[in-house]
Amino acid sequence: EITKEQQAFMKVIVDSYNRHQIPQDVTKKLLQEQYSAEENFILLTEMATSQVQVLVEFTKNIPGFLSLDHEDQIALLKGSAVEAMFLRSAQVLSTKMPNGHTEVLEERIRNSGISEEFMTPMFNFYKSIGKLHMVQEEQALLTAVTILTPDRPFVKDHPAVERLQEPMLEVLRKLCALHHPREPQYFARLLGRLTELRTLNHYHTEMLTSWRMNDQKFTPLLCEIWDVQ
Ligand SMILES: CC(C)c1onc(-c2c(Cl)cccc2Cl)c1COc1ccc(-c2ccc3c(C(=O)O)c[nH]c3c2)cc1
Repeated sequence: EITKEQQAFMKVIVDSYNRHQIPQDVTKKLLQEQYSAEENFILLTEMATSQVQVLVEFTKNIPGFLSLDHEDQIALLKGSAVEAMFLRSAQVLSTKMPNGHTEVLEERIRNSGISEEFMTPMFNFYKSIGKLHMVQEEQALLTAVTILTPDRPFVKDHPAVERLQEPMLEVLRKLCALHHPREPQYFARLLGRLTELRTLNHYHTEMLTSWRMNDQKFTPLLCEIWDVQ
């Protein structure tokens, strides 16, 4: 059912997804540093900064992305960074990482100055992603589909982005049928998570504002991608 060229197309994306991960020396700090809201925020900032760098490299390998208008490339990255990082952190939190990152990451997120009102929707999302038991190919494709969402703010050439997103949605649909044969609605549930991600964007904007109110500092890369400071 998945054609030869779709398989090759998918392999490029999945290999790039697996190749571009936060380096061990960064993630292992999650286990080492002591726990305080201050230290947790600093660590999470480092993780987010490193994750954005990883995201940019992954995105550059998505077939056709680099031939998009350059301003649209930036608009797509800025518009999807938070959602892609929710997907990535959801994967870490739901797959019981052997190195104990899961508990540690959750603990640090829960104690980093994020107000209670955002914890519920955030961790509901994490739970809903965990329940899907996505295979790695689905995670890679879903991240690529999220990045190539045409209706981000300031994207000029919508059709060009749609033309790149469509074949990825088609491969993702076939993957879902292949890996979850007894769940015909699995693909629809997966896309439903993308809708939930959009709502988390709004919560995240408020999280940034409350962090900034407490004079928390971000890195230049995060300031640039989130238009802060
Ligand atoms: C600026 C800071 C405070 C911030 O603001 N909003 C959010 C934020 C939050 Cl708190 C939740 C969701 C999305 C965002 Cl942007 C964050 C923190 O963002 C991240 C991003 C990514 C990881 C992350 C990635 C990979 C791995 C990994 C592996 O690959 O092995 C093991 N551990 C990982 C951890 C953690 C935190």
